[in-house]
Amino acid sequence: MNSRSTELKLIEIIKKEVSSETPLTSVITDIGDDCVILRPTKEADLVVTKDCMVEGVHFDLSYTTPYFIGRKLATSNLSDIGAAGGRPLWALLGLGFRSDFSTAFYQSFFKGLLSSLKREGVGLVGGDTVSAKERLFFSLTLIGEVPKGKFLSRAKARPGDRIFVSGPLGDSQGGLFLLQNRIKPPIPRNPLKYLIKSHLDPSYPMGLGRRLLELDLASSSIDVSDGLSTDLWHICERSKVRCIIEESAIPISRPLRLLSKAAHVRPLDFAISGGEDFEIIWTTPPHKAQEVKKVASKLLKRPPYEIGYVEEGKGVFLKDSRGKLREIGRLGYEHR
Ligand SMILES: Nc1ncnc2c1ncn2[C@@H]1O[C@H](COP(=O)(O)OP(=O)(O)OP(=O)(O)O)[C@@H](O)[C@H]1O
Ligand SMILES: Cc1ncc(C[n+]2csc(CCOP(=O)(O)O)c2C)c(N)n1
Ligand SMILES: [Mg+2]
Repeated sequence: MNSRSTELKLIEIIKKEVSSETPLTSVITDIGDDCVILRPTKEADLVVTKDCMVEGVHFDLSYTTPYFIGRKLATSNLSDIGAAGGRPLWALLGLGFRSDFSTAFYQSFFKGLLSSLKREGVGLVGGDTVSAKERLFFSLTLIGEVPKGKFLSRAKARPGDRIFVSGPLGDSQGGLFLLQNRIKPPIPRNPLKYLIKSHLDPSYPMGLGRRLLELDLASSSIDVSDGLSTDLWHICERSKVRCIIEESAIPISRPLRLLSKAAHVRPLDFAISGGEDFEIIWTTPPHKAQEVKKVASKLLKRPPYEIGYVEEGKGVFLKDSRGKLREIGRLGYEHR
């Protein structure tokens, strides 16, 4: 199995892996034709997203594995569908492979990808496989459904709404900091492992966006892929509002606090500008705030964090303990 990779060898692997993993509901043809025929349900709209991952930009093979790359590719897409309130159904993979890597490498990638897709009942129904020469390139398209005429958008936050986030922020960036700087700060093993896992194999609040949509509890939502400041900025721009975040309410995990202290980096910097947390940020009208806390707590098995509120105006602002406002702008990740 340790041979160089070619298109046909990889497609054979895909067919084999997929036939053992893919649930075939509403898939009329299987892998092997020019196209796949899919049958959406009648009372639904389709919700579609795509995320790419490039070697050296989204991952570095000196510290991650093909299995985790596959899982994270699925997670970043499942997180987008979740933030829209969708139920994911089908995936299409664009695979730009390196032929100098063995077929075992790709086998492991598919195991990872399919393990995450399977958890949500998503079938890998097609794609395209090409040589990418020097750098691996992956592109996953995910298709799902939302109830007809309903979805969670970035554009409907209103003044007065409360802002919530589903989990702690900055852990992924903390893990990346450890991996890239190859440092072993004097903090216990478990917090270190937690931060590294948050980067290599992040979790996401599965089913939360869908629940908020079904119960009509969110006015807007977005997943945290670029970092709190940039992702909230998207809500502000599209909703034409401003967001005020209480600095002390931003959730920061204990492992991240330990790392921040040891590495002399402010934890807030990781949380505001670090990305790839895959938590959901959402807004809820004030009269539904109690209910949304109850519903989210039940689903997440811990309470969500209320971090601020929406006002008329423009921009993202941090409010310190004395009530002073500071505009933070887009400090998150931007490809350049
Ligand atoms: N190459 C492209 N062609 C067409 N539309 C694009 C392209 N790149 C981005 N878009 C669209 O621009 C919008 C913003 O994209 P963005 O990548 O910020 O969203 P996202 O998928 O949530 O981000 P992330 O990649 O961080 O998860 C989306 O509607 C997306 O579909
Ligand atoms: C080697 C390496 N360097 C930097 C990063 C950090 N990083 C890359 S893309 C991104 C934002 C989301 O991307 P996108 O908008 O493409 O979904 C972040 C925070 C990483 N993961 N690996
Ligand atoms: Mg997104």
